[in-house]
Amino acid sequence: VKPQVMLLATGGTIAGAGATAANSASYQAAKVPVDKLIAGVPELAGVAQVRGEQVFQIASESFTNEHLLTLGQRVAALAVQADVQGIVITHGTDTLEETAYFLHLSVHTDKPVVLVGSMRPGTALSADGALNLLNAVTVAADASARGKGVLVVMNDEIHTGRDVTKMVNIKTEAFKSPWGPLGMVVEGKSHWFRAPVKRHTTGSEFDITRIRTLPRVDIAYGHGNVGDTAYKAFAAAGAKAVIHAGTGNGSVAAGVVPALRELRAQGVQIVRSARVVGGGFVIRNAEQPDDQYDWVAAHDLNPQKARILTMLALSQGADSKTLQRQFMEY
Ligand SMILES: NC(=O)CC[C@H](N)C(=O)O
Repeated sequence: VKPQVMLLATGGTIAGAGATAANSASYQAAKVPVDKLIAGVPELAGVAQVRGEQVFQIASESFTNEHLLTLGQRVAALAVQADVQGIVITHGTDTLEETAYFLHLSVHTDKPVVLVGSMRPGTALSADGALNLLNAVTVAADASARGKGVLVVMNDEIHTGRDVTKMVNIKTEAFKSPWGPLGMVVEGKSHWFRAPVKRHTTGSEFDITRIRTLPRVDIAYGHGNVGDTAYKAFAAAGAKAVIHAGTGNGSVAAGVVPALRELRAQGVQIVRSARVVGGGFVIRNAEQPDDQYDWVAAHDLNPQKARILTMLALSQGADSKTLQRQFMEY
């Protein structure tokens, strides 16, 4: 008998539809229901017994913290079921990396959890969703994927949900990991080359089944001629932390430093990340005296992933020391 894989559908381009086959970029996301997605790829039956569930039908730029919590709790509930060997989540690609990292940090399971999307709607010429879906189910049904955390399968590559980021839009080779993919999936077989070393899933101190709400954490973007307006406004709106999407090494403009010190004194956590797309790397006390200012360095996590980790950390009352430790461990 084939392994049983649950397919949780949330929308995105993989469920998108355009007016003509030439519409590879102009189309509506989140149109096709999960049963049709499954029926559209009969080859799935050769890999697994796939059951579908429509969790949401949205474009992923509209994902909220509520969506993360709802999806996470559903994944955790399914993961303890004996009749589920793996879980696939179809998702819009825009914030797929955020959801993947959130689940990677907070769902305590060894079972494969695989996120997948597409860059072209199923109605387009050379649509990529069908093969991406088959590949994702292949990995989710594969015992060799167990214990590797939450995975993202796109464009024949298997990535860890921690590292992967959407680096390119329009192209089908949209997702890259700064430290490289974990493996490839080709013609129904997974090929592994590395495994994640950071804490995740069963080794994580975060547990989705215990989290009821997530605190507000915002991201402010560094650039030439930047001011401190956004940082202050986020804090005034209730942000418990502000992620600084800093230039270069997470550097902070001289004119912004006083506001960030003031916000920290008021209790807002300040996390220095980097806006560089090829893989930022922020080192504590390089560029800015983090020890003196009590700021946190995001290490290699991009701003949007830094937001996810910070929300989970603050949901269980982390102080700045704990938060910094978590940035090094996860
Ligand atoms: N390629 C995509 O999935 C992008 C579609 C849409 N913006 C989303 O993220 O859901």
